Amino acid sequence: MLIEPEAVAKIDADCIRSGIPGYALMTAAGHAVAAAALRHYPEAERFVVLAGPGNNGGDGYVAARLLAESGADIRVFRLSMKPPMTEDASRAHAECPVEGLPLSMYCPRLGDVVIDALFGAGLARDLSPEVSDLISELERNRIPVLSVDIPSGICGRSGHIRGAAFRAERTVTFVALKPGQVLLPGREHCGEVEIAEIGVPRRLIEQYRSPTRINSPDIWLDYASAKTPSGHKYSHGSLGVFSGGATQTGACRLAAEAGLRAGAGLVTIAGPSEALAANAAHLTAVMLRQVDGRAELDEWLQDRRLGAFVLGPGFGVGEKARDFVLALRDRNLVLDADGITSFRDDPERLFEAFSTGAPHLILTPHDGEFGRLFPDVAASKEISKVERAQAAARRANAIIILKGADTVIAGPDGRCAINSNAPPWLATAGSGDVLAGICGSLMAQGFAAFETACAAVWYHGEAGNRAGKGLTAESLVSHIDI
Ligand SMILES: NC(=O)C1=CN([C@@H]2O[C@H](COP(=O)(O)OP(=O)(O)OC[C@H]3O[C@@H](n4cnc5c(N)ncnc54)[C@H](OP(=O)(O)O)[C@@H]3O)[C@@H](O)[C@H]2O)[C@@H](O)CC1
Ligand SMILES: Nc1ncnc2c1ncn2[C@@H]1O[C@H](COP(=O)(O)OP(=O)(O)O)[C@@H](O)[C@H]1O
Ligand SMILES: [K+]
Repeated sequence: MLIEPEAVAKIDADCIRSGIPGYALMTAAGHAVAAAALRHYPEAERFVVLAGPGNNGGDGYVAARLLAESGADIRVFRLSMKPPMTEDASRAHAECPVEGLPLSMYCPRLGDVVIDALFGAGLARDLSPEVSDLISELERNRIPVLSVDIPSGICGRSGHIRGAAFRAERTVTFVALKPGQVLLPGREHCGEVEIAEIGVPRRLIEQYRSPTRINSPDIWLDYASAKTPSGHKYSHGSLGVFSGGATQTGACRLAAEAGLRAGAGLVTIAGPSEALAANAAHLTAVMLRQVDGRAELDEWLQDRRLGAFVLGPGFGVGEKARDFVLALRDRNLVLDADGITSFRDDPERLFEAFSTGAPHLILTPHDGEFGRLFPDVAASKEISKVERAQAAARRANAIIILKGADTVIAGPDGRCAINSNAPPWLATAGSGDVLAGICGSLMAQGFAAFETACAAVWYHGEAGNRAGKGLTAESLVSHIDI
């Protein structure tokens, strides 16, 4: 579960209304930080708390007090020597027996462990040059950092860096993860994340859960047992994959093999006559059909058992792609690669074609392809990857799989999931074709479009993990297990 940074203050206010004082939460937060510091850094020569002006600093003062009471060598450096900005942080400061010195007086030395309590997830503007310089110095000296709630400098909503950001070895966060801890680059700055229970009632957390979720199987739970023992190959879904010309057939085969492996009962590659020989030489279970132009396509589409189509991998960019896509407007379609690029000059034509009915188009762009269909959304630097995918999904009435190391899946109804199980070695030629094939397969098996996209991205990541380092797109296919 995720919560948005704005929800934190609301949760605090609701806690106070139900008789749980804010200072009790702060004390529990400080306890969790001090305990993590002692548990993970028994070799620390001194702990150095960097305290900011708000409640994040307040947590830092509580942790400093507890570490002092445990006998550790502890220093406190303050961003501002003015009184803290909140009542709870003022109290934590007053109860801290360690005198706080100005941040400018801190000279990092070997053996230090820094506790970063400067800012929380709601950071609203860039860090000052003083803090940026200190971050660089800590990195130069390889001083380990334990961040309180989130590494200061990371925006909890977007995961963007505000000027500079601490690179923590560990982060102790409270209540639940924030999107900026799962999205990049925020995720990489958090290090190991521990979620500390600080006494906020579960019902309150549920009430403020974000519509954005971490991608996981509970999203497609209802579809988990789609196959019945009495089913036959057609009831297990029939998928159509379009092939490009004679010299570009590999990509469609990767998608088709992945579709079969992901459970479709039958998969057919439809391609031009010039590509039949190349495809036939490499296929066994996947079937082949000649589809040169629109007339043959229309004839093939008479087969209503074809539950979904994949168009794009190796297809070629141009009018033929646009024409085929428009012919598929009332069918379940995964549009990838060249299929997406074909609409770069007139994306509205695509959106218009799929504008009615339940979403049945899945678009699988990487950042470059995304910019071709949604140039204005891509150019908007302030909004998060989640917000970019959501805006695109609404405009296209499609499910957007915005790919990358932190793939985001969004639907036109605002539902959204951030994927986090993909290993870096998934970034290899043809891996996207495999993902498109899994998507098509699940849609053909009857999954709804949003659930299809979430499941496909997750199973793709799992296959990548099973295949291990050295994976190729072919070995990835053989590790799909749904
Ligand atoms: N339920 C929970 O999860 C609990 C959470 N808790 C803790 O509370 C933390 C959130 O506390 P918070 O809201 O006070 O935010 P925090 O970042 O400490 O201070 C923000 C203030 O700093 C200022 N400021 C902002 N940006 C700035 C900049 N670049 N440079 C300079 N100043 C800047 C800005 O003031 P401004 O100057 O804009 O008026 C703003 O008012 C959370 O991270 C967690 O640790 C626990 O205590 C218990 C329960
Ligand atoms: N650093 C990374 N870590 C994990 N997964 C990644 C990373 N970079 C890319 N991916 C994933 O690898 C796949 C690459 O797809 P794509 O960009 O279409 O490549 P191709 O066209 O070569 O198949 C996508 O599923 C993407 O999410
Ligand atoms: K922090």
